[in-house]
Amino acid sequence: MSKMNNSHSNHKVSLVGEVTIPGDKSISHRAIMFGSLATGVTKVTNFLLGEDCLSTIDCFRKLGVHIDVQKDEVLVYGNGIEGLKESESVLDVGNSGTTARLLMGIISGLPFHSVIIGDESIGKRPMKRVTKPLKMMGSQIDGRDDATYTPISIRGGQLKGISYESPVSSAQVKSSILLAGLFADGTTIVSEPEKSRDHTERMLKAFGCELDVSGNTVSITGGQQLKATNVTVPGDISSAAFFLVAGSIIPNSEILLKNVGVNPTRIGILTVLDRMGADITLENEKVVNGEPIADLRVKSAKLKGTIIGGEEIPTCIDELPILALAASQAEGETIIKDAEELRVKETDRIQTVVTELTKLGVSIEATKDGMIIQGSNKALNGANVASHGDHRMGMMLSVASLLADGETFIENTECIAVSFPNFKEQLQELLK
Ligand SMILES: O=C(O)C1=C[C@@H](OP(=O)(O)O)[C@@H](O)[C@H](O)C1
Ligand SMILES: C=C(OP(=O)(O)O)C(=O)O
Repeated sequence: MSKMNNSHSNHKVSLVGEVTIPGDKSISHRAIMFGSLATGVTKVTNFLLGEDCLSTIDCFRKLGVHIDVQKDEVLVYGNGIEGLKESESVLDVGNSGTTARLLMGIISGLPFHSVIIGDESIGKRPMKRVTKPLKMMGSQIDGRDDATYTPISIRGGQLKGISYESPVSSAQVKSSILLAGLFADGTTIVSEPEKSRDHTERMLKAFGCELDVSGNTVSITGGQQLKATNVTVPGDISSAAFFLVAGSIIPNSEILLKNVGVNPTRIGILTVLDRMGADITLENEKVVNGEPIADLRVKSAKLKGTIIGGEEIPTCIDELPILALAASQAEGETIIKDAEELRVKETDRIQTVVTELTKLGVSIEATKDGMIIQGSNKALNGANVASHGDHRMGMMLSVASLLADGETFIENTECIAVSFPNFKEQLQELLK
């Protein structure tokens, strides 16, 4: 039980200071994966030393790649695709859906047998969204419920390119198929209903690959070699989101977030908060390794409700839990729709967000594909709440506890280490 004890009975806390946001989880995963496929030494700076990305390192070490984790950088000694060898043990992705799905694409192209397992949460998350197209390409895959759930076994080998229309807007699905396409004969084309994050497309180009991107469709031709490069990982905007919302809804606050990635496919949190009336400014904008970066300055502001849906959803899919908290403090109603993907994240985030915010006194109801939140200026009431082992729930509830009268106890905040190991310390340091 982790105690975020808000002893200020009328919660007169404010948040003031500067936060160093840890490296982007999506980009950190890809730097290890692509460096493992490349020829030469890839140097990764500002790598996210969170549990999910450490799972990726562990899996590729088991596949024979030498990876050296130093204090300020990670070195990946790639020997090209031929450098990957059959693992003597199962590949454990821990809590990481990104590791699981992108790894399946890569090992589908490798001429040996692999078994992928994960934690209890991963064991409930749908993998058929990648195993189905990968089998269409020629990968021999089996697993629970017809390769829907882990443990999943894959014997990779001769793949042929396919043209695939994904039924979901998912960068994990898109990336898995494109990565298998690297090994396939011919060209592989992937399209999706709405554009999802494009870190794979950007980074494969940085590793010397050619891709064709046209709207929501990406194509790649097999047989290309990756060349090692240096990757500087920007701060993770999905982690910054907790401070963007906290700085907006907690009175008399001002927080500066340094070197945060502001990739256009990831900035839904900024466009939504701006629409709600937040006071957020971008400073020192630049582009590093093909990824836009900026300092973000957030100040307290009175928010108003909004509607979040359609093509905006993939650009803020991981930020919807903390946006639900923001909505609880806004004036008027907020509707989140077209977000059924929330039901297959680390938890069913529609159910867990509604359950836990209701305990804190928020007027919120679940819908099939989202939620409806009635904003209020009434303080939240302290309660015993739970993260359900979901890192983004743990961080959202930690911010919520600062707004609640009385004490709030959060069951299991250890899971926050999946993406933001020093989150609690960073939040506590801002408390004034
Ligand atoms: O590609 C990635 O790195 C990710 C994509 C998203 O999942 P989907 O693309 O499956 O929605 C996101 O939820 C996840 O945190 C990371
Ligand atoms: C869903 C997430 O990650 P993953 O799918 O990699 O587990 C997340 O970080 O919120």
